[in-house]
Amino acid sequence: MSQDALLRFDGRVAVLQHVTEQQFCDHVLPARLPVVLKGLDIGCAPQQWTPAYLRDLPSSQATLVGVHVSTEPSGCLNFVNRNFVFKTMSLSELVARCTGQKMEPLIGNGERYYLRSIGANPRKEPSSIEKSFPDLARSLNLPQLFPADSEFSSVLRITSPGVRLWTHFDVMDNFLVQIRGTKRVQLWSPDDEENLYVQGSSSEVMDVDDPDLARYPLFAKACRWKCELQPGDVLFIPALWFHNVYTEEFSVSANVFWRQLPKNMYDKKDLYGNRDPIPATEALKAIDAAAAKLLELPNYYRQFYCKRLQRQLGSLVDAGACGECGIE
Ligand SMILES: O=C(O)CCC(=O)C(=O)O
Ligand SMILES: [Fe+2]
Repeated sequence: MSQDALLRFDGRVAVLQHVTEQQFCDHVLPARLPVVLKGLDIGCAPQQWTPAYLRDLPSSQATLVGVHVSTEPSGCLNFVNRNFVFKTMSLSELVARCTGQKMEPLIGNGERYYLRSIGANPRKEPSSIEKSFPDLARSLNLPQLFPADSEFSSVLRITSPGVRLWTHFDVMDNFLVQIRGTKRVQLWSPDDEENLYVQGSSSEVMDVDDPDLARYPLFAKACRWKCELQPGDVLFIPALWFHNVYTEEFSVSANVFWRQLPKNMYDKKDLYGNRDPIPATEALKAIDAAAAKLLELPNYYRQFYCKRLQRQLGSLVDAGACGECGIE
C-alpha cells in the first residue's frame, strides 16, 4: 500500500479493503488522512439491528437515553445556537420515533431526533457501549486496529432521517462505524481551521452545502473531502479533522475514540473527546497573556514585537503541511 495513494487529493476520501492492523499502523495512521475501511469484521450488527429488533429488544425498553430533539426545518443541529433540547426516553421509544411511528410530539411538529450516547455516570465517565448497551455490544465488534489500552470511549449514535450534525472536530483519533442506513460525511483538514470560522470545537458555518459566503467568505477556500458510508463501512477520522455528517434515512452508527497522545496530555474532565490537549490549552492561555502584555506598549512598539512573536510561532509550523488543493 502506498502512502502516495492516500495523499493524492481529489475531493474523495480514499477507500481501502481488508486493512490489517499492521497496514493501518504503518501506512494509514502516519498519513493523518481520513480513509474509508471496507471489509472489516464488525460483527453481525448490520444484519441484526433492524428497527424492529432494536425497538423490541427487552433491554431497549428498560434503557433510558438522553436525546437531542429539534424542530429545525433544515435538520441542521447547531451547537453554536443550540437549536435542540435534551429529552430522556427509552431506546425503544427513540427507535420508534426515528422510524416514523406516530407518537405525541415532545416539543412540536416536525421533530427530529439524535442520540449520542454518554457515560453510565455521565458526569464522571465517557460513553461505553459495552457498559450501557451490553446486549447490543455482543453483536458489534469495534475495529481493534489500535492498542487496546489507548481506547477512550465508544459511542452509540442513532439518528432520524434528515438530520445534519454540525461541523466540528474532536481531539482523539476515531473510527466511525456505520451499522444501518447511509451517511454522507464531509471533512476538512486541520489546515483549513482558519477558513472554517471555528468557535470552540465547532464551525459557525451551518449550511455547508449552501454556505452564506457573504458572511463567511473564507469558507470558499476550504478544501472539502467527501465520502458515503454504507452499513459495514468504517471511516477513520484523524484527530482535529473537521467533519459534518448528514443522514438521509434512519441511521445507526457507533464510533470509538482512542488516544494518540500520552494519557496525561488530555484534559481529565474531557468526557467527549473534544477538549484541547493540556499543552495546547496552556499555550493558548499564554498567548492571551502575551497579547495583554503587548497591549501595554504603544502601537509603534507593539507592531514590532507582534511580528517577532508571529514569526516565532510561524517557524513551528511545518511549511510542507498545508498547500493549495485547487478544489472548491
Ligand atoms: O455520525 C455522526 O452523527 C457524527 C459522528 C461524529 O461526530 C464522530 O464520530 O465524531
Ligand atoms: Fe465528531
